Amino acid sequence: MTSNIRTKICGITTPDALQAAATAGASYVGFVFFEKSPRNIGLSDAAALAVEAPIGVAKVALVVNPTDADLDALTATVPLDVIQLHGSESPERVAQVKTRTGLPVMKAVGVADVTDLAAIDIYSEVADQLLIDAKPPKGADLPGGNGLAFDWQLLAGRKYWTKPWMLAGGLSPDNVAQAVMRTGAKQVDVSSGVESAPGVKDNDKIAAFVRAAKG
Ligand SMILES: O=C(O)c1ccccc1NCC(=O)[C@H](O)[C@H](O)COP(=O)(O)O
Repeated sequence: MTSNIRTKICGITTPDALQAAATAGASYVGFVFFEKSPRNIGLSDAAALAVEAPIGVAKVALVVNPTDADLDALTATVPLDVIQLHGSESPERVAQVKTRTGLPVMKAVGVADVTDLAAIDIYSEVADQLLIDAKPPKGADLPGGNGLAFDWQLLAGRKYWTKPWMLAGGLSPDNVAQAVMRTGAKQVDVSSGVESAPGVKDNDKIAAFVRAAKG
């Protein structure tokens, strides 16, 4: 029997990986718009992929501290379902992005220790969803997608969530079932854990991840 855990495969750059994610049963696919990322994708390539995504697979645009002009270009070009903010956007900026794009916003909250958990309550007031991810190491090039996990015990005792949330950070086919059990997550996100090299998605790992998350 499978559970209804929803999965997001982030950093999709090819039709092949998009197909693999959809066939495996992923609920979301993520496109990364961040130049330094090995998963960066241009607007027109993302638009071409997004129109191929089956109904029922939500298309998420991951952006980092976007300007209004960035958002306007993005939403004018790519058919999207969700904006994921993965930078240092303030709660006020999250609200502005929602209004400007007319799309639901998922705000990433980086967690390294207990002091980071206060941000969950703050962003729950304005975001439609939260992505609880590992905080990047100091000086890292990427604010996410680093294959690092945080201490899941930090979430284990949390009973009340006022918004839907997704667990991310260092997940893989080997540890996702354990992560779901320990945190109670109903949604999980992965990027480097389903790659054969930075930015190169592996179809077998995508299938194994979705299977393990639901299993
Ligand atoms: O994945 C990237 O390259 C990236 C670049 C800039 C900001 C965020 C990025 N990824 C964020 C994600 O949504 C990842 O899926 C999440 O951080 C988990 O990544 P991983 O630990 O590699 O599974």
